[in-house]
Parts: sequence; C-alpha cells; structure tokens
Amino acid sequence: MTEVTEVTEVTDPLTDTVVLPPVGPTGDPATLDARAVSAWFGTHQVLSRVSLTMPAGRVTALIGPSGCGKSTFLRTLNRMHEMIPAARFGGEVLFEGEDIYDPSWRLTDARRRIGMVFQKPNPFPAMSIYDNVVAGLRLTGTKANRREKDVLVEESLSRAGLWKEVRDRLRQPGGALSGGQQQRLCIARALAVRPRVLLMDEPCSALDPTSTRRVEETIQELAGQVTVVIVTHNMQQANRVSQQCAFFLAEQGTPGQIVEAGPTEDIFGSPQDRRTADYVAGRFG
Ligand SMILES: Nc1ncnc2c1ncn2[C@@H]1O[C@H](COP(=O)(O)OP(=O)(O)OP(=O)(O)O)[C@@H](O)[C@H]1O
Repeated sequence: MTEVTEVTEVTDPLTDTVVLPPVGPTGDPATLDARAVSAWFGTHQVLSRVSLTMPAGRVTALIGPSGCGKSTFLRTLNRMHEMIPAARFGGEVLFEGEDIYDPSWRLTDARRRIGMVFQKPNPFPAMSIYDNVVAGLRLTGTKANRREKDVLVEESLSRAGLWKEVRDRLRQPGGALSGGQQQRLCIARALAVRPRVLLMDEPCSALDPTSTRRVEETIQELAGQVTVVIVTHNMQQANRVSQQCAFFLAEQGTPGQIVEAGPTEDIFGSPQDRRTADYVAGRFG
C-alpha cells in the first residue's frame, strides 16, 4: 500500500483555478456518507431515502438488477445527477463530514475530489496518451506547470497500471490503445487531479475477460490510496474487488432502495435477506 499524505490545494484568485501542491503526495482517501438520498427524473422517483457509508480507502460495490437505481445513486455522489434535465435530488452526501450539495461547494470541487470512470472507455481518440491524462486537469480547472504535468502523467499512468506499457509512446494517440488499455487511460485521466474518491460505473462491461482482470487488478492496487465505489453486474467481480457491498432493489415499480449492505463476505456468504440470497445466487436479475 502506498503511503499517502494530505494534499493542500491553493486556489489562484486571479484565474479561480486550483493550483496543485508540489508533486509528491496523492491525498488521503475520503469517507463518503450518503444520507437519505432520493432522486427523481421529472415526477418519476427512482431512489427513496438511500443511506450508505462508503469508508475511506475501501472498495464498495453497488449490485442489483437492472433499473434499480445504482447508476443514478453513483451520479448523485459527485453531482453528475444534476446535469440531467428535469433531474431532482434530495438528501445529503457528506465528504469527510461536509455536504457536497452545500452552496459553499462548487461543482468543480465535487468533480475534482470525487472522480468518475464510465462504462465505455472514452479517451479523446486523436489526442496523445500524455495529453489525455493531462486533460483531466483541464476538465476540473486545475493548473500545473510542465514539470508537474510530466510527474503527474507518470504518477497517474503508474497508479492506473499502464505506465510500463505506454512509457515509450506517450505521444501516440489514445485511440490506438486496446479497449482495456483505453479504460486504464481513462482511470489515469481521472487520477490526474488526485481525487480522494473514484466512482466507477460498470468499468469492465465493454472489456474482454483478460482486460477485465487487468482493470480489476488496478482497482485492487488503488484500494487504500483512494476510496472506490463501483457499480457492477458481475457478481464474481463484486466478490473479487470489494470489501463492502450494497444490494439495491426497486420492487414492483417502487423507487430503488438498499435491501442489505455489509462486508462482501457476508453479502455473498451469509446474506440476511432472502432477496439478497436469491440475487447473489443468480435466481433473479
Ligand atoms: N436520464 C434519464 N432520464 C429519465 N429516466 C432515467 C434516466 N436515467 C435513468 N432513468 C431511469 O431511472 C431508473 C434507474 O436507472 P439506473 O440507470 O440508475 O438503474 P441501474 O440500476 O443503474 O440500471 P442498469 O443496471 O441497467 O444500469 C430507471 O427506471 C431508468 O429508466
């Protein structure tokens, strides 16, 4: 496990961009605490008062049948949900005790501290591998000089498990990499701003089994350095990569809720609720 220390960010008052501290520390993983989170699309309520603590430096897997609100819940954790027209939100998401929906939090604060990786690898295909990683800084309004960028690119690609494969071709386009490498490039891009939480929405569903295992190894390597919350339909994957699991269900048209959450070994080995037992055994969903 990598030793990590607190990052002190400085905002440049002239440009309102965040200047990264001298390269070196990667920042402590943070605890996220969702409290009574509800979500709507128009009048359609898809989550009802969902509460879940996602402990610092641990991997939490969100599992459950299609349409039960896992991805929506994930998007409420870094304020992506509010980007969708007609989307509404209720509740609190505490980041180390601070509500990210408090007016004192800017959207860019949430995005920088809580990064996201999507289902389909989405690097900028014509942009170089180096520039793809650096793009993570621009997307969140983070400033770094050339030397800091060089160090960040190596640091982020190393943490994403890709450095050794691409170190000699950083100027080649990101689109020339394999699907699995592209997904690890997207992980590196997300890590470039040194988030303290990383959200992953089915990050392996577009990948072949070998690439999937490689991304899973990366997630396991990141555990301890960053808090990970991952949505997955793959029960073996949830079992392999997570320490904690939350089982979501939306029964008969009702909004999604958590039926059961706890240590992964308990959810799979001795679930308390019959519906959890049926789901993890593959009897529905
Ligand atoms: N942009 C949107 N506009 C309207 N309704 C949406 C939107 N996104 C999701 N929904 C609805 O919200 C509900 C929850 O969807 P969500 O994608 O969060 O579930 P999920 O558990 O992640 O599903 P899956 O496992 O299939 O990805 C579904 O009824 C879905 O149709």
